[in-house]
Amino acid sequence: MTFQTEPSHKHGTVSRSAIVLVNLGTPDAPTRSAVRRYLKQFLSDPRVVEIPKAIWWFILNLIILPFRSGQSAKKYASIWTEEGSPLRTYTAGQARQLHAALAARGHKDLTVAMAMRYGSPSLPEVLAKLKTDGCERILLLPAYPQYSGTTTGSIYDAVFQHYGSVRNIPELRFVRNYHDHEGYIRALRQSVLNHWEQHGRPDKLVMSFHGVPKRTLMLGDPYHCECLKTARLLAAALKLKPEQYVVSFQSRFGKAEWLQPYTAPTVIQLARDGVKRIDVICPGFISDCLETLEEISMEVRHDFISNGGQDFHYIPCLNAAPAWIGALAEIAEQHIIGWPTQLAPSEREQRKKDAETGRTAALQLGAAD
Ligand SMILES: C=CC1=C(C)c2cc3[nH]c(cc4nc(cc5[nH]c(cc1n2)c(C)c5CCC(=O)O)C(CCC(=O)O)=C4C)c(C)c3C=C
Ligand SMILES: [Fe+2]
Ligand SMILES: [Fe+2]
Repeated sequence: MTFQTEPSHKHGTVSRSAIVLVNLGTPDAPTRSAVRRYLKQFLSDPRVVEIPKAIWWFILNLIILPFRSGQSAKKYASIWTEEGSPLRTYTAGQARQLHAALAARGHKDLTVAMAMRYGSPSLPEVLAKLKTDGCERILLLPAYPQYSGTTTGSIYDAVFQHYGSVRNIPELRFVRNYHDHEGYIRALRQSVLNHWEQHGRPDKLVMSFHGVPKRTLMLGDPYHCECLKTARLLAAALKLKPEQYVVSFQSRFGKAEWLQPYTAPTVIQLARDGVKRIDVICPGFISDCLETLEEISMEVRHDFISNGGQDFHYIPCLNAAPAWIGALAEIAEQHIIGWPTQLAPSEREQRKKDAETGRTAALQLGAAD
């Protein structure tokens, strides 16, 4: 094992603190080849698919990738915008707004970047850039309110792997979850109430979370439990009676049993039972993406209406909602306690000189400071 040679230390260099908002990732384009590249990296992660490596290699390369890449590319094409993938656009916006919100709270010299676990900008490239910019304290903030080994755990893996060859490792902190954070629940409540103020109330609110294999729950993954707690807290904040809402799990992949009840059959049953209007919210996603804009707002909407439902409303993710950006800032602030986030005037002067002489490049990734 060899460890990288560090750049020579410059006395008087100002050390910085940084936050990295990390989301799942998304293809670079809605094309078969870009989707294939993305799916290959994503689905080769042993945290995501827990099947013995050799067996999975054959299934993935000979069955899944050849068939799914084209199908998924069509779905991505249906939600793609001029700026690109909604997931990446919303995550970049959140990083910029988080930076501004923290600056307004007095953390004027904090770097905020975004990174993707799969695809770009990749975690290793973002972490390497932060080193170049003199960041000696880094908070990793996953875009997942509920912890799962398949998502949050995998971000931890990628971070540990990156620093496995680094000699001078920065101070690292991780946000593990915020499924029951007051600010997150408050932002969800606000988003639902705003929708209801404009469009009236539904007969039933469906809270749909991304699923995981049921086996992971049996093996001790806390994700299911954290989803149910989020749902319970949101229902309480909205003063909903048990018969006014239902919790379900979407995006099942493969033949194995996943967390139940599944969203599509639940919605179909509601329509067949005579429920006229449902509103669907996806509290586990903080930004709209393929799973919400296509699977819920197109496919599940079609399932409900074609089975006798009359009115289907999709309540968008928190995205750039001011209450959510405020909550994100609160969550971040609670984890950077004790870190210097505001430079002394002399240090700021030094940094300005460094930038002028090109010694430290301005951060280009996701959000600049
Ligand atoms: C194969 C197993 C999968 C597990 C386990 C899984 C867990 C999981 N995923 C998210 C969040 C997102 N997933 C997204 C897309 C997506 N997910 C899977 C598979 C698993 N996810 C696939 C194959 C895909 C790609 C699309 C497709 O081909 O169907 C996305 C959207 C990405 C985007 O580009 O918009 C998100 C977000 C969570 C939170 C989670 C476990 C808790
Ligand atoms: Fe997924
Ligand atoms: Fe899906």
